Amino acid sequence: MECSLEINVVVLRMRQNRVPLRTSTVVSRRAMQLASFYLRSGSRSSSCVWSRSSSRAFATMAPSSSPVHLLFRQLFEKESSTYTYLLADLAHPDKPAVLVDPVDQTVDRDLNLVKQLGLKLIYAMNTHVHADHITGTGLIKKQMPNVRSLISRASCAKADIFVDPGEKIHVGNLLLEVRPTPGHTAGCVTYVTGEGEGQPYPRMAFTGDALLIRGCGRTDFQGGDAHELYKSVHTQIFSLPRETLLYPAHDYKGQTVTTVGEEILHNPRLSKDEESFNTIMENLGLAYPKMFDVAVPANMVCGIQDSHA
Ligand SMILES: N[C@@H](CCC(=O)N[C@@H](CSS)C(=O)NCC(=O)O)C(=O)O
Repeated sequence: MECSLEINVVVLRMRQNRVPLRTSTVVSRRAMQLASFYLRSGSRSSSCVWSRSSSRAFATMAPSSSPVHLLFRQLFEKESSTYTYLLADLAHPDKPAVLVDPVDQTVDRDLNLVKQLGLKLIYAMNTHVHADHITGTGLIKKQMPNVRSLISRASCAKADIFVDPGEKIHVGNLLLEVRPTPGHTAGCVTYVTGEGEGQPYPRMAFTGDALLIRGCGRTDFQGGDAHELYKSVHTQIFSLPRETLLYPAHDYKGQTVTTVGEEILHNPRLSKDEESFNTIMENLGLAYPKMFDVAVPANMVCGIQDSHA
């Protein structure tokens, strides 16, 4: 049985920066965990209702303090060589899930998977306004009206939820931190899984087109800026632990994943100094994406050009 008095004592001692004396029993370790959770989460966690006097509080705290049981799928759309990512927390009773960078062509496949796995899709989210394909967000919302679209405020696109740098998106107990990574487009963000106890290890970063495996997003349209991209990747992505897994929105060579450590050493563009990087970016000579004129206006309204974005 968990003892609320003991947890309160531990909270108090932690607040005073004093390590609890008794940590040898199971009850005490649990008290330590719950106390740490309480102190970490403060009043920000909507699913945590802390009551000092009632042991019922533990029933409401338990789901929030349990470690994430991550379900992760990397899904591919071959016309635009786009990766869509499905993430869910299976430890949470609702099995909440998100799709990152869904593509209109593969919405049926992705939603079937969500249904088969018994997940509750809560967000259809984008790393940026894509220029080479139409996002699946609008179609997903048509089929599942409770799903909410999410994109960065800086993208200036339409969506239900706008996120800002430093915000944390909660998917059950899985956290996705929003890191600003402009440069490919002005509103690009990278979503990074949470740090520390209960969160997946190694951390995972969904880099959109800011960082591609041994490459990076082009910087010649949509507010693109090579100086900014260099700064974004170096400060927001290369500053993550070296073992962090990096998952881009595209790959054109059949690669699936990389790490911060690998890219710092081997990225042929971003491992160079900034001046060399700018020269490389000015001379990429890439053709405009075939879908550009259709995709950008559609994606500014999250994939459907009406009021249901
Ligand atoms: N050929 C494709 C577009 C290829 C392309 O331009 N990819 C973009 C990301 S999608 S806007 C990019 O940044 N590429 C960087 C690179 O080095 O390849 C099409 O016509 O759709």
